[in-house]
Amino acid sequence: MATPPQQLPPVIDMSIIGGASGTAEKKAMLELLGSACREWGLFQVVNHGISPALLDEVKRVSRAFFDLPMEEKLKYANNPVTYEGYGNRTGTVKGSTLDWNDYFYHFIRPASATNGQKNWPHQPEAYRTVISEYGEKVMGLSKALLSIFSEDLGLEKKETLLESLGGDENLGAGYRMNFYPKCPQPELALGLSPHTDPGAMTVLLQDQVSGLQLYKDGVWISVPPLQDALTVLIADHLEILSNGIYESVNHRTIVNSEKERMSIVIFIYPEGNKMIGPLEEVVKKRDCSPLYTEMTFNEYRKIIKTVGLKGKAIVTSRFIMNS
Ligand SMILES: O=C(O)CCC(=O)C(=O)O
Ligand SMILES: [Fe+2]
Repeated sequence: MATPPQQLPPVIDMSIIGGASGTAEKKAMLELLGSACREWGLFQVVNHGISPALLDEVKRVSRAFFDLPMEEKLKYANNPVTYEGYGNRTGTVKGSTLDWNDYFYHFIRPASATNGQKNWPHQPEAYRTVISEYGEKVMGLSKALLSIFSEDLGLEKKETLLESLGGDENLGAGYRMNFYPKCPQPELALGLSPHTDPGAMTVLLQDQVSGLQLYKDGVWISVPPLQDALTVLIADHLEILSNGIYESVNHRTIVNSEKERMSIVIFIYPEGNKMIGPLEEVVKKRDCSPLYTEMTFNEYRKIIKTVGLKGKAIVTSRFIMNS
């Protein structure tokens, strides 16, 4: 018996969503986006308004960092308190599987966290201008998505989600570039172990080598790289704010022996000290009880540190779920 073709996560065309209101085409696209958040926790976005030339530059300046000699890269060794800097998960022993991943992480927002971009790579020269410009564009896209999500969740004001995350001024963002070298025995390793992302959502730029997988209905499904598309992942704090109507996506990456792979990730975070829990409006409207405990994002990050990368373990843990 032939196996049925594997279903793929939805592709959202932002130019249709930004087009004339009231058209059947726009309505269908908004419905597809809502169902992507509920059923997949992940979708790809095309015609998002960020030029292919800028995406190429982002990949180029990010890749250039990993090509620096090791002694240069080690000058940026990861700070265990802020998590900023260059790090390496390759060889991190945790049970039987190794993570095969080099990364660089730094904040891009808010200004108070970036400290004048002190912890950003100094090379290549164009890094700061390119990543600042890209960061702003991704924030624009993310804010547009947050207002669409607010409407999809039936909230009265389309600003509600953004405000609940701390508002435009205080919304945070982290930039992570992942580099996965070729792996001689890929069956013994993963790029990144299964996990959900912290924050509201993640905007991911993949290169043309596949490796990202999401977990759905008991199977791992590959998210194919699409030229010039961005991949959006629903993260834990949208699951919490929506009281589980949206689900953060459990995902991992795999590696291969033929090609190295790179991905560029922007995590959209709530303001660190703001209490985040299920939105009262959602709970009331659906006449249900809040499923998640209220806590600040800073507290949440401490839990991540103790639990590590373990699928949906954090958002469904005794720390977070009301029982
Ligand atoms: O490399 C990828 O495609 C995903 C990376 C990821 O999940 C992460 O950095 O949190
Ligand atoms: Fe992730």
